[in-house]
Amino acid sequence: MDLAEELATKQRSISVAEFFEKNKHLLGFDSPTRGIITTIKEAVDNSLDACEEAEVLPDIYVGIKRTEKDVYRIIVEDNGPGIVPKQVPFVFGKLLYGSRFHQIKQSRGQQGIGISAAVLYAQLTTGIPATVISRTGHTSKANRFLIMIKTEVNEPQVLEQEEIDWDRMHGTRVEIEFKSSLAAKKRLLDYLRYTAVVNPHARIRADIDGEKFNFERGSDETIIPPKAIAPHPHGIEFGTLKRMAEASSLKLKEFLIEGFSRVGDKNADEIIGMSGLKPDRKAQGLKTEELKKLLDAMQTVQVPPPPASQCLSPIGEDKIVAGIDKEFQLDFVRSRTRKSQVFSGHPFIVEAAIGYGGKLESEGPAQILRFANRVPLLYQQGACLITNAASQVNWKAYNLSQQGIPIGPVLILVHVASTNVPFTSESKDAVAAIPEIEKEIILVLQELGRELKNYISRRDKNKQQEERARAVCSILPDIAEKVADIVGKPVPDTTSLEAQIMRKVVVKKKVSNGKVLISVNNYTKHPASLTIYNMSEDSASDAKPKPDFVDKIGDEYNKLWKVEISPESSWKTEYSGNSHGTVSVRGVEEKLLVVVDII
Ligand SMILES: Nc1ncnc2c1ncn2[C@@H]1O[C@H](COP(=O)(O)OP(=O)(O)OP(=O)(O)O)[C@@H](O)[C@H]1O
Repeated sequence: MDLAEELATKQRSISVAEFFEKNKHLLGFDSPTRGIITTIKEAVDNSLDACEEAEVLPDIYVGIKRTEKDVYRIIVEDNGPGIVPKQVPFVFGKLLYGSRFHQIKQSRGQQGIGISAAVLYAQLTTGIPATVISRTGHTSKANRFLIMIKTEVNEPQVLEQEEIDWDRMHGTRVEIEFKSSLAAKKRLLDYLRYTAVVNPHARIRADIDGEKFNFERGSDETIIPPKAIAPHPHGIEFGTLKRMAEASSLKLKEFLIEGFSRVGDKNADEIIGMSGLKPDRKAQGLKTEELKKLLDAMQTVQVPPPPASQCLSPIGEDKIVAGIDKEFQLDFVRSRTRKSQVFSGHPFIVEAAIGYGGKLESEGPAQILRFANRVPLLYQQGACLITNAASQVNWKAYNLSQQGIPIGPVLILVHVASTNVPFTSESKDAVAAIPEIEKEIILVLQELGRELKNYISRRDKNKQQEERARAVCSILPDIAEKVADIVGKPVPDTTSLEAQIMRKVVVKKKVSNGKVLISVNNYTKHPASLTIYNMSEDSASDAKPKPDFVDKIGDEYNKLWKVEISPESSWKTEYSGNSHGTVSVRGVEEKLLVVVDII
């Protein structure tokens, strides 16, 4: 037989499920250990996306249970809007089925592969179907499904479906069982922790083979869900334009205005004029050559950038700082959200934070936290644009040593938010090298680097001053004693002088002529807040200042005064009674508590 004919007998189409069954590494299932993280990541991403769309504060449960020697059951449950029963088999049992692929807006999920790939991986390694429970909030019961994927045709197979009672009013629970190990537990915890940092509105509880972890909310504000926008004329490609034109019944001008973002009356006329096409032509039926001319004109005519504020949802400077403060306790944190920019017609925003000190390792390389559309990126750090851009910054200019990335107790967080995050592969591990994004990352890190430099030099200066002051103070009492001896006078009290040198606040209480005199000297460079409490209602043992004490008694009844004392100034008062009338001076003196805070 002729070879071509022989080959022809073997040629057949491959279903996408078969393809990914063989190429599971492309979807982040390259090893059993990684499989567990990928599955949780995909399911949690879906939960967060769904809650965001429904504008509810996410309450997510993640469970991992070992069921056999090397088999683990992974459970992810959310309080999102749920999935209508008709759709459940497709969401979990068909690859490339999802709601986000055709929408131009920031979302964690894009391709409609994520969770079905996990179902595929489970049936490949254990043959166990996925269990899905979902309730939409309109129904009194939830639906429970057992689902598998018919790989040869990439279609769902429902093994069981029943109505059940479920204590969640709405939401989705998925259980997937596959061969794995908990070798990557640390990375998994990192994933959950970093997810909590950039989603401070989410509450995540986890039970990892019996060990419980809680990531509480840092904010009770729901995120305003990003809205989908039409494609931008500068970001459109020939194939998409052709498909859109063929599906349209509009005339060219309306087609441009309605089909694309930021195209108005004026620039639609300009595009049509430049393309040389007649304005009364319909979009449908344009020939290939005509479409090419139209595309050229669309990409040449000036059109304002896409409306990023609608379709993107950056985390925001305050929330990033709050998220970092919640999960890492550092000495310094600053964050910046840049203005939106565009690459190939896709809007994007870069935001970043820099943290310093605290419990960060002081010797090793900086810790880099990479995020894309609020999802932590855990693998392929070296191949990611974020790492690369961070290495291009001249950190030495900000007093940090560097080997590519900075060395020392530094934390760098970078978040890229876009309607189309350019990942290097379907497993969404690393951001691809797009010059426009690279430039924004470098700029934001330089800006934060300058702030860190200011902080470090201020801190070093303060430390130096303090050391000098301490040295002077240590010899002051000796000098006072010697001078007193020489001039034959009593040894003076040097405490005020020491306080002045050490830049402290000095409070003095004195009883004289039936009155309590309180004087305060603020030698610091910051305002000091002084609160005086009347302790006469409390027992004597309670009247000792303890760290938690001030809050406990800080009601209006006990509070006598609160004053602010400006930097490097003093304040005096005298006191002779309380709100009940006159009390014995000695008694009052013992029961006046003076608390000073440097603001
Ligand atoms: N927990 C959930 N609650 C509500 N809808 C969900 C949930 N999980 C998945 N979905 C729906 O199922 C679709 C498919 O999910 P899937 O994880 O396969 O892909 P995706 O998240 O859209 O994209 P990607 O492949 O990039 O992760 C989603 O687009 C969403 O509409």
